[in-house]
Order: sequence, then structure tokens, then C-alpha cells
Amino acid sequence: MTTDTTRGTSRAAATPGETVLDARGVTMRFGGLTAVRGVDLTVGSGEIVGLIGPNGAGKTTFFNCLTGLYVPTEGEVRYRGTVLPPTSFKVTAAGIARTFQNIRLFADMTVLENVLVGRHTRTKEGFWSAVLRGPRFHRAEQASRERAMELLEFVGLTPKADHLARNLPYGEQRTLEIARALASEPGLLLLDEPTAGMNPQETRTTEGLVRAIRGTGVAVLVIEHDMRFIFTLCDRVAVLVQGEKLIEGDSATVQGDERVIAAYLGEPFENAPGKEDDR
Ligand SMILES: Nc1ncnc2c1ncn2[C@@H]1O[C@H](COP(=O)(O)OP(=O)(O)OP(=O)(O)O)[C@@H](O)[C@H]1O
Repeated sequence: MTTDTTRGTSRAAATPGETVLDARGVTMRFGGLTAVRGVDLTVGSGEIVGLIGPNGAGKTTFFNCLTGLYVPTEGEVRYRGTVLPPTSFKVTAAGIARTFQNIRLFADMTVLENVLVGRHTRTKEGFWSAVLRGPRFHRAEQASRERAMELLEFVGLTPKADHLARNLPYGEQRTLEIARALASEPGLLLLDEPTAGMNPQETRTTEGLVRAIRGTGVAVLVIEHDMRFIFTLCDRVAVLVQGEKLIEGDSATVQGDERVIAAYLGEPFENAPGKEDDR
């Protein structure tokens, strides 16, 4: 991976100090189950924010509310001051990109083609332009390929550009997912368990990559069960327990909070979220 941040620089990078994401009172109910309850969370430009919590705490559901996969039952999500549109495609176009817990690559396409797919929200060429394949289409296609190659260099996958995605080792498939997400030129990148299933060396490489992404001006919100990864990388960490935010703070604050430890061990504690579950 290169850390030459000028080449990797996102074209949607935020201005310093800007609030990129502002989620307020986000609640998501599925029938009788409240998976996320009244969660507030902000992410500022240049920040890496971690979202942790025991299994089933509502982390992925919350992510889905930030990316248009779900429309929250209550609450509001703003990206750079504007309320998010209700579909994933429009959310990506607005500037939020994500990766998923389970790898979702096009296995029989090449590494480069997978990144090119990620650029579809940034290419203006319409249906007829693509069918007629005139000079404008070719110029746009060339520019997209150049940007995709730039991103592959940024994440360290240039030598694999022509390989089929299915032939990449597991860790590189996850890296490719990140490159594809970056191809939409986001201002905020959401990573859902980016190191799941990785060996320690791949995890360290991913840590470096996330730092380099932040270095390009893209804010990052990351769900991860690897606590070492979270506490060494994140500027701020929010803890979800049974759909509610238990605590938010810097790594030392969160690590030292006994309620966090109790929640992970499944031990009851005073005023535990979800205790009166008939609310
Ligand atoms: N589409 C859905 N319909 C009904 N219930 C759902 C749906 N999606 C999630 N849930 C429920 O919401 C709760 C929160 O799930 P979620 O996947 O968001 O947790 P999580 O914190 O991401 O867990 P993990 O760390 O295991 O991935 C769980 O009880 C889950 O079963």
C-alpha cells in the first residue's frame, strides 16, 4: 500500500472541522423489536470513529440507517448538513460509501473492473452515450480507468489489476472492497468489520490503509470486533448495547468504563440499556 496521499486524495474531501455525519435520535424497529433506539452520533472531517458493541447490539442496523438501506423509524441523518435521501444509490451519490460484513465482490470480474463498477455514481455518461460509444464516452471511460488504477495503487493492488476477484486471497478481497467503495469518491466511508477473518498481518495492513484514507480527508466510521484495532486507530469510540448508545469517548475512557466490560461479558449493570424491554 502506498501512503502517497496526493494520488489517493478523495475528490469529495471535507473541509477541516466540518461535521460530516450528524445522526440524531435514530430508531429502527422491526415489528416488536427495537434494534436501534434513539442513537445520536456525529463524525467530523478527518476523524476515525469506532462503533462497537456485543453481537446483536444494532451496529449493522444503524449502518443500514446511514446508507439508505433502511429508512429509520424515527430520527434524522444528515450528511454535510443535508438530510439523507432514502435510497442507497442516492446516499452513495451524496458522498457516503460503505463496505459490508460479508464480501460482496463480482467474483468473475477483474480487480480493475470491480473498482470501475464502484465509479458508476460518478460517471455522467447516459444510456445513449454508452450505446453509441462516441468520443465523449471514450474520454469518460479513460478517465474512470485512470482513477481506478490510481485507487488500486493507493490500496496496493496494482499488480493484481487484471486478476479475477475470486482468485485474490481473502485479505486482498476485503482491500478491494474498500477500493471499490473509494471509487465513488466519498466524504465518509463506513466499514463494517473490515478485518473479520483476517490474519494479524492483514489486520495491521488494513489499519495502515484506514489511516491513509483518513489522510486523504475522508472521514471513517468503522464497526469492528477486534478491540486492538479499534482502540489503536479511532479518535472516538461509541458503544452500542441492546440498540442504545451506552457511552462515547476516546479509547482510554471507553476502555476504562466498567459498564462496557460488563456489557461484553453479559453481566447486568445499573441502568443497562434494554433493561425495561417493554418500553
Ligand atoms: N431485517 C431485520 N429484521 C428483523 N430483525 C432484524 C433485522 N436486522 C437486524 N435485526 C435484529 O436487530 C438486532 C440487531 O442486529 P444487528 O445485526 O444490527 O446487530 P450487530 O450489532 O450488527 O450484531 P453483530 O455484531 O453480530 O453483527 C438483532 O436482534 C437482529 O436479529
